[in-house]
Amino acid sequence: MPVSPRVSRYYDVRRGEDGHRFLDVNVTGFSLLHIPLLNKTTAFTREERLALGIEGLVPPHTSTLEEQKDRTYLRYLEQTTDLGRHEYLRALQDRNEVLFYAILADHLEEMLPILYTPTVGEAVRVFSHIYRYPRGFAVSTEDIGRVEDLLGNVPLNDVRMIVATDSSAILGIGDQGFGGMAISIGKLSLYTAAGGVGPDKTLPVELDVGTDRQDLIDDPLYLGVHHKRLTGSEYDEFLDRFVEGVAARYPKAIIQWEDFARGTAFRVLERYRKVVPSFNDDIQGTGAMALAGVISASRLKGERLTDQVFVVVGAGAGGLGVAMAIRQGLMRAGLSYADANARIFVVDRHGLLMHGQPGLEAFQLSFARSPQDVAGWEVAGEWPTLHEVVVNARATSLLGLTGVPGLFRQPTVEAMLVNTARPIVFPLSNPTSNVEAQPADLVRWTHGAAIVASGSPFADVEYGGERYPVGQGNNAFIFPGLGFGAVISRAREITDGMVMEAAQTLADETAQYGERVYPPVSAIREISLRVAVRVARQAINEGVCAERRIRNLTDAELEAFVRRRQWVPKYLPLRKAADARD
Ligand SMILES: NC(=O)c1ccc[n+]([C@@H]2O[C@H](COP(=O)([O-])OP(=O)(O)OC[C@H]3O[C@@H](n4cnc5c(N)ncnc54)[C@H](O)[C@@H]3O)[C@@H](O)[C@H]2O)c1
Ligand SMILES: O=C(O)C[C@H](O)C(=O)O
Ligand SMILES: [Mn+2]
Repeated sequence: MPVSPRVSRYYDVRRGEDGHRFLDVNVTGFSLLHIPLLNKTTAFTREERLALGIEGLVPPHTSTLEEQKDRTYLRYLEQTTDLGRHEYLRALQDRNEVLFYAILADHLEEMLPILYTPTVGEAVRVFSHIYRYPRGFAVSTEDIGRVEDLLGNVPLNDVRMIVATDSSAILGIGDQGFGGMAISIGKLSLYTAAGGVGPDKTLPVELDVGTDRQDLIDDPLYLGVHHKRLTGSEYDEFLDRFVEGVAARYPKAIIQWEDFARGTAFRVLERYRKVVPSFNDDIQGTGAMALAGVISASRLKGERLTDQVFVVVGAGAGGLGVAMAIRQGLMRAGLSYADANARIFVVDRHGLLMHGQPGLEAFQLSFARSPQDVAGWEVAGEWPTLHEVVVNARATSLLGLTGVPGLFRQPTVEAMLVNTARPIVFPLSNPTSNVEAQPADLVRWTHGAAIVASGSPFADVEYGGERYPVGQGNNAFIFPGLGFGAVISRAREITDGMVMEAAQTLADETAQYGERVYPPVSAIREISLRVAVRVARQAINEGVCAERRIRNLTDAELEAFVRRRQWVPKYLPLRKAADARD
């Protein structure tokens, strides 16, 4: 008799005669206890223990999920460092995924900075030294030729969401070699906790093309391949093989490209975005997040988006993603391409991006200025500096995506007060140590006038007896909903329209939070749901929705459909499958 295709090599989800779901498992005994998606540790019922051959292997008392959460959270609180807390939670995730996500749901605001930015940056750095459990998929230069065989070893059969990095520009901390796997894992934890994608539908990927960090190559404990990065056509071929392999094994999967250096980020995005549904989080997720923030900030100022003049610092993946999204946002608000462009000034390490500048890249060209654009500016050197741009362009909005700590200086921020009563200042670089300015300084320098958001979490600022909110401007408000909406609609492509809709949704949802430019992190699951619903609707409207069941739904029906598909951390009964091997 043919065996049903399992969602995992080890189990399938089925409905019983009573209509309730259960997991039909074909692995029993000690092995079962080592599969985090199946392991309930102390919560197996007596019937499960007997049927699955684990009596005597687990303690006598059957705990409830509530008891397990209490026990585990108390131990969590005893950890003394953020990295220790990160390791503790990750170990839990690798032991019992339902319990991990149940605790995370209860303490989302507290644990996000531990599992995700900023602590994930530390975990990336020391990844080879804290490695424990084989989570995710790693393919290297040694085995890319057999990527399809290797993907065949992944025990999941229905992966829908992949986060893949080549680790060339992790957050603002640069090339991290194999350690970047921790970012893929962290982002996908958010896909489940915030977006609602089932953990068995997610696959973190490390594309190990080597590293240019000699200290890593020289470290005998380093777990990646010990050679320099692939470049040029060899690099492209590596990625081609990977994308082909994914398309063959997981034809319904969406790929999120993460933390690719600016030299490859744009190329990889464009090369594959019409081949497999895919997007670049640092370019598009960040762009949508920043656009939402400046829309909200303009609203708080009682002005329009089109009233602002933007200076974006850092012309890499994040910075240009932000500049492009703001340009699209201005055009949606009625400006022509030329008028939108004229309101956006992009500054990189040489100063204002200008034609003829050394190292100007193709993807930066549309933002480069000509000498006549800056005629009449008071400039000391060859290229206008950040300070000179802010003054001469009369900037009202300053966004940092450089990874350079302390880049926004007091005189420059103060100069914005000449241009506007309420400067918008977003130092968006991560992790915390790489932020372009301390939010407290921005509030102080502007006597409370600045509207501030940072990429990493900062406490609200107390100043002159008042409390000033600091938004967390992180693409975490976009990607879980954007990806989930694409999964739900089985989008054939992630269009610019879908990304813009994600931005508009975040801006619309933020309006309920008064003086805030981003919602509180505690609202991230609700926000992601709204983003997913509107992204799915946009996919339908643009004709890229392959999921027939949602094409004719009303808005309310679509929302209910998405809600029903959100994975929630609770134990399902395990039953031994008819074809299980003892
Ligand atoms: N908040 C968010 O959601 C978010 C999203 C994406 C990226 N980021 C942050 O943005 C930063 C950059 O990331 P990326 O992926 O764009 O990296 P990237 O390497 O692609 O780009 C960084 C750019 O900054 C420029 N730069 C360096 N020093 C500079 C200086 N002194 N003045 C002006 N420009 C300078 C570089 O030349 C480069 O073009 C990182 O810290 C990252 O964490 C934040
Ligand atoms: O990872 C984050 O916190 C956001 C962003 O993708 C980044 O690279 O900084
Ligand atoms: Mn990133």
